[in-house]
Amino acid sequence: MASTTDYLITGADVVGSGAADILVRDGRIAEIGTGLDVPSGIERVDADGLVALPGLVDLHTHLREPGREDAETIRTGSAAAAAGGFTAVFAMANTNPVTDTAEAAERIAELGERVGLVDVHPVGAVTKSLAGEELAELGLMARSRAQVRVFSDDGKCVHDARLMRRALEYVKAFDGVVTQHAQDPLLADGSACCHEGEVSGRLGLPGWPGVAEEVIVARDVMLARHTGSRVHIAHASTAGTVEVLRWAKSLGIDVTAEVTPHHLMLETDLLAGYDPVFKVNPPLRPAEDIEAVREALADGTIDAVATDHAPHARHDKEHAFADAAFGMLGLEQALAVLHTTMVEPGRMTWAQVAEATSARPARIARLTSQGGGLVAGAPANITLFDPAVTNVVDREESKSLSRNNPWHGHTLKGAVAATFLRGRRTFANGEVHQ
Ligand SMILES: NC(=O)N[C@@H](CC(=O)O)C(=O)O
Ligand SMILES: [Zn+2]
Ligand SMILES: [Zn+2]
Repeated sequence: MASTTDYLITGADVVGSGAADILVRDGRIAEIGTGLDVPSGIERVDADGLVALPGLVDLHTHLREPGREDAETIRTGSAAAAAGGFTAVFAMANTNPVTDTAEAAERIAELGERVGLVDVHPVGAVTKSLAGEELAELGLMARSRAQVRVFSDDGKCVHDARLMRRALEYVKAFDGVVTQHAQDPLLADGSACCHEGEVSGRLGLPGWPGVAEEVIVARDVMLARHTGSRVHIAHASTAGTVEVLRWAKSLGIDVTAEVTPHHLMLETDLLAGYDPVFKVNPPLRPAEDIEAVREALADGTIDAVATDHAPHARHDKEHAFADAAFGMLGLEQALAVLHTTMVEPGRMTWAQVAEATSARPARIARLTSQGGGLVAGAPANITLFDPAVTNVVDREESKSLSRNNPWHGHTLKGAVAATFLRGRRTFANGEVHQ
């Protein structure tokens, strides 16, 4: 365990107040202001030129434990999260065994607690074994010590409309939310691996049309309206999805959505070299879609940024493109990507970034322990970001066990300088502090 030192963080641009200093005592923000005194016995953290954000909350992380500890463990995934400025992550249910029981959910929460680098909240499966046939123990998971509120078959779409309707009805009882991996399995089957369009034709890769996502989003917002329940759209990736979300929200339908760092920045064209690192579900999209999701994030139509951090072992990724596993890393570069694509070009303020990465994801998950922002009295979950450095990403520097990092060799502006979880410094100077 890291020590419970008290800190005075000085000279930062503190999101929300614009003030300079944050006094951290006993795990809480004791005071925010300018020119605060350094009480004795307190470590001073010089944050001159850094931005102070509330700890990031990731609604969509794959930690792979149990079952694929060769790709990631709760420990290594938590380390990558801390290095990325996260203080809470939601661990997707597509592990082996699947998180579809109260015991499985409690076990993940416990392992996360034991590591202690980030709060690990299990996502519960919607259907048993993600098989799409019968509902999992949603109520038992909700009432368990893990207090599951987010349910998803992510990796698979809940394709049966009747099951989706029942899941939405069920989670209403405890104010839960169903996160949908929107992929109509007939319009985009398991072999579909490249955005359907000019590039898929040229490369001879099976196409994954945007409409396979959009029809499910359209259906599910109608089911949310019908049931009066909450649906959340995972990894929204197309302009058509944005149109549906905008329309549904204008009607007051309780729908929220997330976008990944990769769908904010990386284009379909990257597939031209057939490098499987760029193989992901949903696929990388063309420039028009990227522009649409950027605009939607900036105007709040897309509520949150979520990483869909999806580590894969080399022997699952290093295949011909068509045979490689879907998914890419995301935790460690998420904030730098947001800075590069949205903040630097003047499309989002840091306050908006804090909404999209902390306050809104916490609200969507009904997480009350985080997401409250940087205010006196709140738990000291703080991320310090240095916007001035320019980084060429090196996948070998990752805290993740896996190396399927799509940003490898890319130049990103800015880097996480330090992360504090309830006043404990979990990451600083490139090192994770257990
Ligand atoms: N995104 C991916 O391409 N893969 C994810 C599953 C998912 O998020 O759909 C994985 O578990 O590897
Ligand atoms: Zn998914
Ligand atoms: Zn996922």
